[in-house]
Amino acid sequence: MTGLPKTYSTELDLRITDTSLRDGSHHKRHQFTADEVRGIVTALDGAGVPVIEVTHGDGLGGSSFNYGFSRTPEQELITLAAETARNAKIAVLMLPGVGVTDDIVISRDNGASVCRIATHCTEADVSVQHFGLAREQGMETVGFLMMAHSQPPEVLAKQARIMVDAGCQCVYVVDSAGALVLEQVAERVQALDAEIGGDAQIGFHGHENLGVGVANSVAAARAGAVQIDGSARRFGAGAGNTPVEAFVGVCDKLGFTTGVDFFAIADAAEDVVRPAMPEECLLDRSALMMGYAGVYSSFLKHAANQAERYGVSQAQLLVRAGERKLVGGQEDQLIDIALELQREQTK
Ligand SMILES: CC[C@H](O)CC(=O)C(=O)O
Ligand SMILES: [Mn+2]
Repeated sequence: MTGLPKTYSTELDLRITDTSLRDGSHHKRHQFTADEVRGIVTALDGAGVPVIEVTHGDGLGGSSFNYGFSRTPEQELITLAAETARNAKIAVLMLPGVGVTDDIVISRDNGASVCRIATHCTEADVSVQHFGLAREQGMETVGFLMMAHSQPPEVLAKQARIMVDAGCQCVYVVDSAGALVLEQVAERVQALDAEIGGDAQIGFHGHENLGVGVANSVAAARAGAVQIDGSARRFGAGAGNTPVEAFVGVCDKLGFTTGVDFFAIADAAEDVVRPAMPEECLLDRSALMMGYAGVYSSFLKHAANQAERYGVSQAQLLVRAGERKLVGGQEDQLIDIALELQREQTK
């Protein structure tokens, strides 16, 4: 730790999961190399990050025409990450239907010990067999309720209960669109706490599309979340994730213990993670539209492709995706919207 004075004291200890090597895969269009993964895992692990997620951006099995092919097979990267990390656990993410149950077993065999199962936040029932299997395999389990802005706290709480009853040990409020703001995060975490607290932990995964990832993560922690995601240098979909190095600095000042060294994570973000990024994750007009209209952050690059292909505005395309309330898996509807915008332009 840094020895910096703590201005606020709390009982809470937070466990940080760095998602650069999974959520960042969207921004990198899934082109990670083995050397990049080795370097990033070494740096994050050396800084004391306790959990590092490594998977295709769309989860196990995501490498496809639909989502984009990985440059390096994800199981090679998972194996390499597990061999490289001295202390950190390696986590994998899977979306039932994108990946299959065998992918969980293979990941475990390759050294992953945390299995994170993600569903749209009204569809937790599709994760039941996956939690059961992951627990049978001796893995720690985490559930992701994605697009959590789109449902009220009580709906999320019921969905969290389904995951916990299936064997999930920590349910995350996942702000996939970066659309939640402060109290909206706290209300959701509190609702989960009322439903599953005592049986499971609660986590928060933020995106920076409205620039409040760190503040939202603090709100989540204050409301009772004990697992928090972030990505070094914000390396993630949309405007990126909660910047883990800034969050660690804020935690030091607020007195939340994370076990991550602020100076080492600042160096890792700047010297190791940034060089692996194609460009900074920008809080630009398109990212803002995603946060404002509530669009899945991983749609950003797909929207960029379709906007370019059909000569329409990426920002408008994203706003309409929000109006249609698209969920993950409906990326092809971006083509439909692009054609709609094109027709309107030529009238
Ligand atoms: C495609 C999976 C998605 O990126 C998971 C996630 O990180 C989120 O919903 O924010
Ligand atoms: Mn995300």
